[in-house]
Amino acid sequence: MIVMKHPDYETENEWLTFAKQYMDIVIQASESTEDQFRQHLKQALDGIDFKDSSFSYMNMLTNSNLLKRTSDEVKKLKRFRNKPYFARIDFQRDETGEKEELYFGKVSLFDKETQKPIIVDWRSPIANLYYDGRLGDVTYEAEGDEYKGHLSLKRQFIIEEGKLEDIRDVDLTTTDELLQQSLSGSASNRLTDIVSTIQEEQNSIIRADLNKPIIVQGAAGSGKTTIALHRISYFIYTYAEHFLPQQLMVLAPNRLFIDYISEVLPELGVDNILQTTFVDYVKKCINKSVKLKHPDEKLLSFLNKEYDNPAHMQWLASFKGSLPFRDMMDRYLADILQTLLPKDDFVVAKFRLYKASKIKHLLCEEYAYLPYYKRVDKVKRVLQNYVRTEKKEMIKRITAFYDQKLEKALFQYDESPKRKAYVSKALDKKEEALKHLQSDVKTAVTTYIKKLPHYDVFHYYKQMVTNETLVKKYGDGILSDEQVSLFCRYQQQLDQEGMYEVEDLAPLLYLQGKLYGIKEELQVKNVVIDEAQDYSYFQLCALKSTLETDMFTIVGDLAQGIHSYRGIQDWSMVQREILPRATYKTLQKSYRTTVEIMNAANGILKLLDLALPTVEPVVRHGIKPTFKVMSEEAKESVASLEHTIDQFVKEGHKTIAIIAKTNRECKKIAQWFKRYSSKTVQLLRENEEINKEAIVIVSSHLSKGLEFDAVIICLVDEVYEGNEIDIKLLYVSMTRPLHRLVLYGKKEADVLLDRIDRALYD
Ligand SMILES: Nc1ncnc2c1ncn2[C@@H]1O[C@H](COP(=O)(O)OP(=O)(O)OP(=O)(O)O)[C@@H](O)[C@H]1O
Repeated sequence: MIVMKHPDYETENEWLTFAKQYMDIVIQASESTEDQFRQHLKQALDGIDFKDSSFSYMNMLTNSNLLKRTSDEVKKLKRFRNKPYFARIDFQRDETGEKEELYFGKVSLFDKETQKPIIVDWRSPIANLYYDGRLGDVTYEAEGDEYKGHLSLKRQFIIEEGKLEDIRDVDLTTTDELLQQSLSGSASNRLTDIVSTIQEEQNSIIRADLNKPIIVQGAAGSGKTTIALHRISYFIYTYAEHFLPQQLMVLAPNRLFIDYISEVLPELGVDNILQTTFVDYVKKCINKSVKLKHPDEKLLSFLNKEYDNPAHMQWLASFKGSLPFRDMMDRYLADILQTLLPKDDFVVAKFRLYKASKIKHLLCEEYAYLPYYKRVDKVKRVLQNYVRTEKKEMIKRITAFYDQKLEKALFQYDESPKRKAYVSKALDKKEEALKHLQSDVKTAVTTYIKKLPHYDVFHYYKQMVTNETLVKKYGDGILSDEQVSLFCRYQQQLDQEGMYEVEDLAPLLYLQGKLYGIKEELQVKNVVIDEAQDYSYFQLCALKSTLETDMFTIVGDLAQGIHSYRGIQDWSMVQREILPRATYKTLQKSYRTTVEIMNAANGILKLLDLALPTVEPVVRHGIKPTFKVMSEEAKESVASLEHTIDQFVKEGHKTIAIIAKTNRECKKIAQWFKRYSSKTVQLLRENEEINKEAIVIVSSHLSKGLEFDAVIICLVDEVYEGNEIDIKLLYVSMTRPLHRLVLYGKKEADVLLDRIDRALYD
């Protein structure tokens, strides 16, 4: 093996053995009783000795901490036992002059006796030296202090199945070979972690100020999804003592995507994080079933030209996602609050216990930090407590009143039947009043609160959006008369169908948050949003308002904004209007695709006049994208596609996808394969897992976020036109492959190749 030729092979191999054995001992210790542990330890220690290590039997025995590892830590040690670390640096601190050899991995491990690190976690502050530091004089920061020193070695390891397979020293001249090797590999059907090859620009995002929101505009394949997940891992590590993973949520575009990223977080030592979609999250918050049109229905209807008046549809979608619509909701909410203010004083058995004006003060001022109906609950509790404490006093006062009357009667009347009758009547009245008080005490609060209106979120939403008078009132200065009428007619139509669309979810969530609040377990404190370019301003705003936090990690690519009719056009607006504390960062390098594929994709993207920088591919060359003519005959087409696929397989590519423009064409291609081919294909739907063995057939909008070794963009009857959505969908499809791209159409113009430099494809 070539690795053995490395001058430090022996030492490195010994260190690896030592680290693995130390891990074994710690694992064993945690799993056994103390007695078993002593015995196992004796056996395990026979023959282990590293660099005259102070790893002595007695010391190990006395170190009871070893027995107290938490099960989570042990799980991690087991998981990474065969790949304990991936890099080493040699660092001499200016402060002490001491030279430290530090090994970085996904767990941390300390020599219990000397307290020296055996493995340092990649998320620790000093690991910055590995990711950012050049050889020579360097500094790093930890807990606000700066440490200086000299970095004399940066070394990468490839360790497979516990064996040292390669050692690479990174010096000033060599490029990052490990990165090159990792990029030239094959795409699995799941996203993987990249801890050993995180690049400087990516590291700066992972470790950017954790107390501030962050917005990342990153090119296709620049590692946005990957980086967002690594940032979560870094966050959990840094705030382990103050923050539970359950307080963090990842919002992904669909369930297919959640499945695609599912392995990264556990691999990065993070479990128990809520991973969901915006739609599912809002449904949980509202806690009632919502009949929702498919979130992609509008996009597909635009694509299929199903709308009589697409401009109207576009306006409706963008308006419903806009901040002016949020402003209308705010005006409406102010009026709803007025309806919740009681008109009458709170009275129990004729005792006026609380003035209406005082209750109004509670609802509008004192509890203003709470959702409306939580304020009402609070008032209810205040009144109940008040009634309880005032009950004795009220009894006292009623009793005193009647006793006084009785006393008077005793003096006023002599012992006549008249007096008897009067006394008996007064006694009855007293009893009645006390009875009445007892029953009133029980029901007064509920009766009083019940007089306030109590509707669910759907009622409130519908009440406004389907009523022209109200829309006109709240939309004053925002909407023209024509827009009011268009909007109301549209919402009335939806109401008649008993349906909502995805654009309704932001206002519904907003109302839910303002009116009722959400369950505690859904009240996460930190949110990571992937593919955020497809969100609307109102969606982000509703999340922020309902969760009462601005701690968002937002990653997206405006060039892939296929839902831009409702989505974000501009990150600066998000920063200005929604997340003013946010750090803004960009990622321009693409790590996924070859230079040749990226150049062609860039050519397509240039057709749109977006104010985005051109994507720079990390230098990795491959075959140029190729155009092939699609036959008129289904059988012939399948034969040609099969031929291309066979070629891909011959070249060593494992994951292959056919990306069609729409679901309709996907179905058609899948049927063709069923009829004319023996190859296994999978028509990928949103809720399915990707079958590794099959050729995946997926529509362009669903392919967003995914990646494959080789991709065939295939048009049967459809074409990509020069409009914004089509260009973006084609761009998304073209940026999915790692190594190979072939485009099929009746003619080059069908895939817009006639509009780019001829030298960019074959
Ligand atoms: N530093 C790195 N080292 C190795 N691989 C990397 C690195 N950065 C990114 N990659 C790889 O590049 C590919 C693209 O990453 P990812 O899917 O996170 O990008 P993205 O920006 O979310 O892409 P898109 O917007 O196109 O969905 C993945 O295979 C990822 O593993």
